[in-house]
Amino acid sequence: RPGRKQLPGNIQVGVEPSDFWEIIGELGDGAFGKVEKVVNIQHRQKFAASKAIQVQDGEDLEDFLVEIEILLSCRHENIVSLYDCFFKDSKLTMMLEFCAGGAVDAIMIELEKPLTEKQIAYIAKHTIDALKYLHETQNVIHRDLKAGNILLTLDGIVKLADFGVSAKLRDRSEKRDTFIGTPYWMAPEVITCETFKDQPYDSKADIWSLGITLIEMAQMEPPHSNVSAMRVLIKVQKSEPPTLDNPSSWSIYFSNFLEQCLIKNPHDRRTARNLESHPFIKEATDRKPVLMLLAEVNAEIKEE
Ligand SMILES: COc1ccc(Nc2ncnc(-c3cccnc3Nc3cc(NC(=O)c4cccc(C(F)(F)F)c4)ccc3C)n2)cc1
Repeated sequence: RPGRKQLPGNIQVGVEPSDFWEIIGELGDGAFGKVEKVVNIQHRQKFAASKAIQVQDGEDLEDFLVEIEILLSCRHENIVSLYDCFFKDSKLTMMLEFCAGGAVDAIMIELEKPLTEKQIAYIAKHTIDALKYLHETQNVIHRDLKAGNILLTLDGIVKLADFGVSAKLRDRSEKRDTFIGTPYWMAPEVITCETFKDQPYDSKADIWSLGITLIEMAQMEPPHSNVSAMRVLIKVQKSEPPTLDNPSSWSIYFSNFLEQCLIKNPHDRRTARNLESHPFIKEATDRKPVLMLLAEVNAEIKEE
């Protein structure tokens, strides 16, 4: 077939995943299809999250190859890593490192409370590291940053993921015009149709979503969550940048950091590299607050 994409070398074609990985549970059955928890048969302390996709025809494969290319090229402590990839009987299976703490939004739902400022600052610091790496070395825009795409390992390591698979390589401009991402976290320029064409948005869109994600971790919901998804597109456009509901409950550093992320004009908005020297981030080195959070949520799960 013309332009038939060559599979990346790391995909094991014609190999049966169950020869190497054993299913030990289910992680989710949502938009992304079925995802299972698997253990490596040779190394039984190695766990993975396994996503199998039935590939109908060529172009679907093409889309999934973008995800595989991004994951295979990313080598960073704060980005989920791809262990294995199989393609057999037109089924594509991806084995991703398993992050036992789960996603940050699920943790807040489980504990029925938002995160503390120290927990938010620590997660922000490592998310910025991941974004800087994606933007500067991988030329990738995440485009769907939110607490639901930030995972934690049991030893409190932050892992950036993308369950909606909206992350795209920056120079795939023909792809960029597709309307994607979750509206509540979407940067104003991404929503504005007029700039959509002539000034396609760039990695600054992730910085806006980072600001929205920090508010989400502080208040359990992103701003405008009481408004329907369609109406929020207009609301984000028309409104002043969002702020914390009760600024007096938080430090000036936190509010100021949010102001730097939530600047409506992307050209005036900071970059990930620029933000990592902000005092709110620089001082967030302590992993203990997040280890406490994981202990709380594990205690909760044991109780059930
Ligand atoms: C319900 O409780 C839990 C507890 C633990 C976990 N842990 C966990 N750990 C690792 N992955 C997952 C996961 C859950 C549901 C769906 N997919 C998951 N991981 C996954 C992610 C991906 N892709 C990405 O994360 C991805 C895709 C494109 C770009 C990027 C990024 F830009 F971040 F590099 C990341 C591919 C395949 C899989 C199986 N879940 C999940 C739910």
